[in-house]
Amino acid sequence: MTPPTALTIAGSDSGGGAGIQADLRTFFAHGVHGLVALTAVTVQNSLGVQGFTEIPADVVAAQIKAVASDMGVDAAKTGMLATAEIIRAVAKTLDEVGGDIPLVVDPVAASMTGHALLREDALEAIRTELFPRATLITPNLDEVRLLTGISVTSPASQREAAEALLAFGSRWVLVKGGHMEGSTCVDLLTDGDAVISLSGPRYDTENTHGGGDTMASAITASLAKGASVPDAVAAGKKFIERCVAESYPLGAGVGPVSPFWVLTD
Ligand SMILES: Nc1ncnc2c1ncn2[C@@H]1O[C@H](COP(=O)(O)OP(=O)(O)O)[C@@H](O)[C@H]1O
Ligand SMILES: Cc1ncc(COP(=O)(O)OP(=O)(O)O)c(N)n1
Repeated sequence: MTPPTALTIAGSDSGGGAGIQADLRTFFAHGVHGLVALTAVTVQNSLGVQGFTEIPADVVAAQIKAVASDMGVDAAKTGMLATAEIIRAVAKTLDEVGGDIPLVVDPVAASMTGHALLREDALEAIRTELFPRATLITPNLDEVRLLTGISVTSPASQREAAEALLAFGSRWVLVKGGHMEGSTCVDLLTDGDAVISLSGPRYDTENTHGGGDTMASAITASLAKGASVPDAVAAGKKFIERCVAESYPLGAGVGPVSPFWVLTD
């Protein structure tokens, strides 16, 4: 039987823990066929990002058109988009191939080691071109601060930030709380009416490379299978928790989260 399809529009991580590599292994773990529109080739390892080269915007658009016109896309996800030109091309092309495809926008601005993955003028393009088209946006706390100016330090400021982000036009917002203090990790999901707090244990590990990508692609995979946004996010939270719990050291720096548990579960 043909499985559902999910498209990742994102960069390549030579270390294999984040970017399209994380997305494809997460799609596989969910029984979803992964499609790719590559936006950039990064040079990175466990110690950080040494640089990147972006793919021409027309080639990014052509990849999306090629797979959408032939194979169909049940849900899509954006990760590293690198430049405002690529962001504009992605927004236009997604409109052309079907504006009703569920779209998860992970507004990746920098790696967890602090290296920029987005040219300077591009954050505004994500906000104006992609957020209004998004079913769900999934910023972490650094991205929340860049997008809204709000520093999230408490459940109240997490809620305030979620409301500020909703004003940019996405249907749902997930403010991830992995970088807050405390023994639990609390993510907040809202569409302005429902406000859903997703809480789970905080695992004691430094090896969380690719966590944001893995969570967003797990949500995208569930959307591709027809789940509602709250159900897809709840399932994504369970999935990423287990991936963090079973993360492993690799290289001298930060190791990746791991979806390998699905092979033996
Ligand atoms: N140490 C941890 N233990 C359990 N869950 C975590 C841990 N760190 C992050 N998470 C979860 O992983 C997901 C990604 O979160 P976060 O780290 O905030 O985003 P990003 O990886 O984009 O920086 C969220 O669901 C968060 O709650
Ligand atoms: C190609 C590429 N895309 C995204 C990232 C971000 O990954 P990471 O630094 O691990 O941050 P989160 O996945 O935790 O948001 C990357 N490094 N490379």
